Amino acid sequence: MDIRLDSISHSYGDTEVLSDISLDIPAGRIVCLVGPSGCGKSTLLRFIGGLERPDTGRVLQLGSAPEGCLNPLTFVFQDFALLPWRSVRGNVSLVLEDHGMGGAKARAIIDDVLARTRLSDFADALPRQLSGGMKQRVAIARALAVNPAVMLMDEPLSALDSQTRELLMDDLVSLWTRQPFTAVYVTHNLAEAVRLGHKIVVLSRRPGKIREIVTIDTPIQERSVGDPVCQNKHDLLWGLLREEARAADEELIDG
Ligand SMILES: Nc1ncnc2c1ncn2[C@@H]1O[C@H](COP(=O)(O)OP(=O)(O)OP(=O)(O)O)[C@@H](O)[C@H]1O
Repeated sequence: MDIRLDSISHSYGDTEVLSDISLDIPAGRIVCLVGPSGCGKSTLLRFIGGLERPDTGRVLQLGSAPEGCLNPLTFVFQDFALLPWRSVRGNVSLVLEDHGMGGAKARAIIDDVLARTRLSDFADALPRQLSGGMKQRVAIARALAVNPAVMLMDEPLSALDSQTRELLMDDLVSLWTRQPFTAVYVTHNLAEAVRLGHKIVVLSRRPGKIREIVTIDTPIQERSVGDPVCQNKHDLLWGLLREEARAADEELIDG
């Protein structure tokens, strides 16, 4: 299933947040949204996920969701949102129980997503026993369990330290390489965008407009830190963002 954003604009009261956003999110691709604080990235994600509706414009779902999809648009948040009293398996199982699924079918799905996120050995652990990186892997496993058409990832790595972030990026790359998924991935971190994004959408400061769409053709499994193509794209993105970020920062200071 592809997603198409068609001329989305939105204001909260007098504050214009997004202006005329049109964008295609093709199936099997990771589309990153970058832009200065407050430019409307999370708001756009909520519109895509159907949690809110924009004042004008539409979010179109083109084509059908994958077979076995229980929840076409599934969020992954930065704070993991795990139930502390449920084990890793129990947290993943929850989203299947919500759809009335149990027994052998649920067990097979849970075993599959725990294997894909390298959590099989930790199935019975409780969240408090896990590191931040592992907690986020559980959240990703839980999202994968519903076989979503699109994962909506809102700064999924930003609560993690930099080494853990690197490891999780490696995990996301191998997860995608083995079985491509579709994601809209909001981040402040250009290194993440360049490592994971097939398409990187640069938004201007508020009201967020699309300033540029940068595509990276190098397969994500072949990208590495210091790779000249990635470095050039990183520099290009920073060049586009620097002035926007400075202006957004000064706007906040001026109040
Ligand atoms: N429910 C709401 N009611 C009123 N204003 C809102 C609401 N949600 C967001 N805003 C405002 O809309 C603007 C965009 O917010 P949003 O969280 O989408 O930006 P963002 O780009 O994700 O920011 P950040 O990068 O800091 O997370 C901000 O000025 C925010 O204060």
